[in-house]
Amino acid sequence: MAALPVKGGTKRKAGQNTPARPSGKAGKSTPTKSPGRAGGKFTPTKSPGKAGGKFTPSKSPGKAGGKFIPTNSTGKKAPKRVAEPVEEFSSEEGEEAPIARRGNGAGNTVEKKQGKGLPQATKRKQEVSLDSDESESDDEPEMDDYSSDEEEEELEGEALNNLGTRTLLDSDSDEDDDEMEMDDDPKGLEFSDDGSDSEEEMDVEKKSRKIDAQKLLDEKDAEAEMQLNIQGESDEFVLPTPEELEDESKRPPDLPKIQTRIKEIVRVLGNFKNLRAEGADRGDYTKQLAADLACYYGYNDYLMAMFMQMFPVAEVVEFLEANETPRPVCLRTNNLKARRRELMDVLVNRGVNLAPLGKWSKVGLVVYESKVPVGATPEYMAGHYMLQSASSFLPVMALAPQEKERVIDMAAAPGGKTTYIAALMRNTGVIYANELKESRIPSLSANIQRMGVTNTIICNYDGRKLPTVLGKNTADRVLLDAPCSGTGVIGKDPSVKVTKSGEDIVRCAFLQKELILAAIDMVDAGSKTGGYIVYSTCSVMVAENEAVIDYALRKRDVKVVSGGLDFGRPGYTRFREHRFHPHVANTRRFFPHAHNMDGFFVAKLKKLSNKVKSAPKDDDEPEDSAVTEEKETEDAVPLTESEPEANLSDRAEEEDAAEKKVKGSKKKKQKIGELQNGTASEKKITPSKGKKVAGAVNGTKGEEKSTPSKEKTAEVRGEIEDQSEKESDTPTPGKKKQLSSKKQFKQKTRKHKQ
Ligand SMILES: C[S@@+](CC[C@H](N)C(=O)[O-])C[C@H]1O[C@@H](n2cnc3c(N)ncnc32)[C@H](O)[C@@H]1O
Repeated sequence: MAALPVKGGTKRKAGQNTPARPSGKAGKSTPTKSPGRAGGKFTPTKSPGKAGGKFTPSKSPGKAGGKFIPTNSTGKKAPKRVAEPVEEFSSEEGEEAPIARRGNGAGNTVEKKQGKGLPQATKRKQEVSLDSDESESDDEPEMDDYSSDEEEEELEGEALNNLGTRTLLDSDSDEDDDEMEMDDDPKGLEFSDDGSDSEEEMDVEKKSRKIDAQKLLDEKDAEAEMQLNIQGESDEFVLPTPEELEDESKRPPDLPKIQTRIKEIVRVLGNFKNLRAEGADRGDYTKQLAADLACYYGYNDYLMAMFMQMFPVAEVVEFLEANETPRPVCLRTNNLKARRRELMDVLVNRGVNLAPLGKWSKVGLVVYESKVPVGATPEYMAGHYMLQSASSFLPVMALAPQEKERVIDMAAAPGGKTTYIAALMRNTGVIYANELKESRIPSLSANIQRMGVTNTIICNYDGRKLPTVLGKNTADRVLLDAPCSGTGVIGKDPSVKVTKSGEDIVRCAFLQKELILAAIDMVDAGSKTGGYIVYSTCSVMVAENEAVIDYALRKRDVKVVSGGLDFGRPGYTRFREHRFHPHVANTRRFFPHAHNMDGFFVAKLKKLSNKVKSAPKDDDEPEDSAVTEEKETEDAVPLTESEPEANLSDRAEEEDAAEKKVKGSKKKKQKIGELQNGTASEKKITPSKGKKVAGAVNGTKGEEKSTPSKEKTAEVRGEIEDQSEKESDTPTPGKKKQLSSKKQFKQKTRKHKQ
């Protein structure tokens, strides 16, 4: 990249700006630590050119016209010992990010720093001063003490830096203030003993002069600041030359310098017409910005490039900043065993500082701090609540399962959503909670038991195969909380920043496309109460979300309907070269920086008919097993059919498990349909006998609802047995198919990479 010529004005070299808030480690490189944290977090505070000392990286679309609700919805003071809700959501699109409010000194289960991003931090600071007047009572929790000392210091440091040249003026005016105070002394205004009028007049005149002087100072002060701003706006930032970059690359990253450059580039891009250097194009700046952000926050180049394409530049910084902290700890009241109000009281008495999650949930609670581990209270053990991130509520709310329905949770472990579904169904009907990984079954089973769920059957299958196990067109609703790249939960698992490659995303998407077709195939379009599929991921990647839904729309007779979630952003209908079906806009996206919850995607589909569409297949799309099945045979598609080469985060293990399953098919046969919860013992069903279990399932469904699915379930039972036999008896054709399929996939991946 060529050095950019200077267009008049002061030449300021990259990195020469004083960082708005120099970190304690300024100048020191700490390449081993996550750069996002080393050298102080990046709070893109005051750009030298911005008035008021605040850095407002440009208006993010998500915030336009939104409202900021800093405290609880009623605007009232929170009840004693209970902090105010962490967030409120506006039903408007593009609302202002709700600000998390924390209790003081979070306990071990409660995150300490959330929403460190500048806008939040700044607003929190404002809240502190407002709230501190309110919370006077000693035994009330200090709800406003949500900034750690370090944060407070940082903010103060920031404020000091922002004052810049004003400091001198301020010190003058401070003195003046002192004098004024003396003058303001009421005693000074009292009549003196001699009570002369002229003295009194002099006093008034003196006071008036002081006021004038103060006014003058204020004006000067404002003028100076304005000049500073004008100068800042016209200052030209110069991108580093290739030589400078080369030089930089030989040394450990200079984080304060990179931080400054990020701010500068964001500033230039925010006012490109006026601030661009002559001859420089947007691409030069964005390229440097991507490199700097990747270095500063510690991401691989692929992810950073994706994020840069998803958000406007200023918003990328907000998103990355939000990823630096985990979201608030939340819990869901288990209405099968407890009521929220009572649970709150009990937990408050145990020293848990918590509050209702928001108007949108009747069962959620957010924990600010706790003196006890919230995952080990007697109430937790007794199944009165589930520890669950706020975003995890959403897919189940969208699914809206009804009593007595037949529901399938295709990827269920550890059961957060299964147990919520069961609660909404009041333990009626039947839920099939499926999980591929055998190692995750115990946690699923334990949660189901702890929560008192008695309508659930645990299965251990590859979800892609479930239609052949549970039957096609037999379920009222299916939840597919798909395995994904986890790019929405970087705050929880920062390793994602470097471990997820483009190839991983392609693999995830490939599997997700197979799974969603299986999910749709299991739903009965003719269901009287349902006919819905909910697809969700904790990924923010378009390839794993909108592209999967678009694929489903092309392959099956479904439409995207509203999930009834009145917040969140609409899914992308255009992304890079992609143009998705307009209905994809009905899907919902949730972001850490915008909604203070994990990055999440939720789509609700309504199955219109049980038809399979014969849409052409794209290169990076899996074979439609239903089509293959129809063409080739009536039998189930082998497990490995069209399977992408294993290598998702968990894929190696999953495949091992799948292989073990094939080998140990006898053992597996026994396990099929095994009831691993209260239902088994209550109904006196021998858990190890697949037939009996399936019979019981059939009975459950049949008793409550007489639909064709009754017979289908019986067929399914047969399929369960047949299938397990097929797996063990005929491995060779499957293997052959697997090999050719793997080969195909490798070719596709290569092509995609190119
Ligand atoms: C996002 S997690 C599910 C979380 C769960 N729904 C909850 O709320 O607790 C995805 C799960 O899918 C499982 N999984 C991965 N591949 C699968 C497949 N092919 N079929 C079914 N489950 C699979 C993973 O082991 C993981 O437990």
